[in-house]
Amino acid sequence: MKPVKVGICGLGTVGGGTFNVLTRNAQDIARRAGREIIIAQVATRHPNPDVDTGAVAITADVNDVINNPEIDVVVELIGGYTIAKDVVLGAIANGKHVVTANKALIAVHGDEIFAAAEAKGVSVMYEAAVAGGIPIIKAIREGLAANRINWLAGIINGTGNFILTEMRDKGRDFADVLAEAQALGYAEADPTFDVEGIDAAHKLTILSSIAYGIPLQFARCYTEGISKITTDDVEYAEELGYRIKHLGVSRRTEKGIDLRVHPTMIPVARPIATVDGVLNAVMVNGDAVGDTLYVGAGAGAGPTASAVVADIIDLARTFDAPAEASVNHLAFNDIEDVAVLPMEEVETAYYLRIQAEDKTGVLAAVASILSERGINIEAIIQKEPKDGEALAQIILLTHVVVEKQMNEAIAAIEGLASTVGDVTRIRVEHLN
Ligand SMILES: NC(=O)c1ccc[n+]([C@@H]2O[C@H](COP(=O)([O-])OP(=O)(O)OC[C@H]3O[C@@H](n4cnc5c(N)ncnc54)[C@H](O)[C@@H]3O)[C@@H](O)[C@H]2O)c1
Ligand SMILES: N[C@@H](CCO)C(=O)O
Ligand code: NA
Repeated sequence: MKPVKVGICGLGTVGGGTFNVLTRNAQDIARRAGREIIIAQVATRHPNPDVDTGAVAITADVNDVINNPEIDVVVELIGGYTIAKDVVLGAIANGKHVVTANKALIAVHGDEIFAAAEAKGVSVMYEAAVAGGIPIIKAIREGLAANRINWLAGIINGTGNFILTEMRDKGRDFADVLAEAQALGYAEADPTFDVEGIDAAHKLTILSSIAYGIPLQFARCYTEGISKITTDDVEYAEELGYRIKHLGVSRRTEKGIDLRVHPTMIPVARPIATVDGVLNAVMVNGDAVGDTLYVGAGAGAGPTASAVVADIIDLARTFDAPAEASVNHLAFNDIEDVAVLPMEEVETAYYLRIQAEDKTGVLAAVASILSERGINIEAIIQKEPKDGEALAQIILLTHVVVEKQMNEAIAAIEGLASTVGDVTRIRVEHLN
């Protein structure tokens, strides 16, 4: 059978990994795809010392790849919204299939890209864009296709999980661990995308579209980062039987779809709570299947390449199929425009940490603010001031409440004369 010819744009962490996996496993890949997959050309701005490109043609100009008549599949591994978007749309316009790892591009410009692909009868594949090496897109769109998905929740940023794990286990400094994640090739070009939850929000946007058949709505995803988590909160969470993870949560409710990324306390007894380091994990609950959990490396050259190459193989397998057989990009034929819930209407439980003067009466005042708003307390710990500190800490766990009510309660607590500074709030999810 005629080989499939691939052009790779970007030869960094993921591009280099993709080149190496395609080369190293060429024989098995050909057996699986039913035909050879050949790298015809690579476009890159920088050479990659981990890759021996041998006789493969290298160019600095992506247009050489997009316009190369020999190339069937363009693999976009540059990143960002500018050149990457031109590469993807240019390849589609030239009738080429596209494989990308670029979640930012899909989450923000997916509608335009998929419409262009459908008009041309080509496919755009993006398994590597969400949770790296975990085949989560395939799992939801194919393996769970029978289900009405009720909710999903995931640790979907490897850099952030690596930082939280190293801080908790080794007491390491935030900036120091972030620098290591960058050196290991895990972080985004702009690492604030990782630590502020933007990258996770891109991925959650994509997962939610596939799970519920709703439009890509990145702009409506609530996003909160991990940079304000303190070692005190990590310690108190553990004392209460919880672990703090940076979680993307999406839930189908009667009022709309809940779509949010924030630090989250999860009971340590939940398997997802023990997923550490650069590993990612996604829990998906379907009405027929119940809970399912997917775990694997969420970033890095090999794991991400594993997903990129799987997409190329999928394309190669159906290469002679008619154009109408191109993938249904968001997994549903009818996209239903279900509203995304504003954060104020989301219902969740909370951990609160309140700093207070070490006087009697504070606890009673806090408790009455909560009870006046119908907020039930599940657990409470009072910590006397540590050596050299003047303030005591009150740590509370609440039952589930509407966020708006909690906002009001927090404002009232902060307004008490005996409390000091901002109240720390971490949302709590029991994932059941
Ligand atoms: N690193 C990971 O673990 C990981 C995992 C999943 C998805 N991703 C996504 O994969 C994409 C690539 O990430 P990366 O970590 O490999 O980035 P990287 O910075 O390591 O590599 C980018 C590559 O693009 C090349 N490049 C930049 N501008 C170019 C241009 N104008 N023309 C040709 N080449 C150009 C660079 O020379 C480099 O080889 C991004 O969308 C990222 O979000 C990365
Ligand atoms: N920067 C991303 C890469 C994988 O998408 C992460 O750390 O998860
Ligand atoms: Na994946």
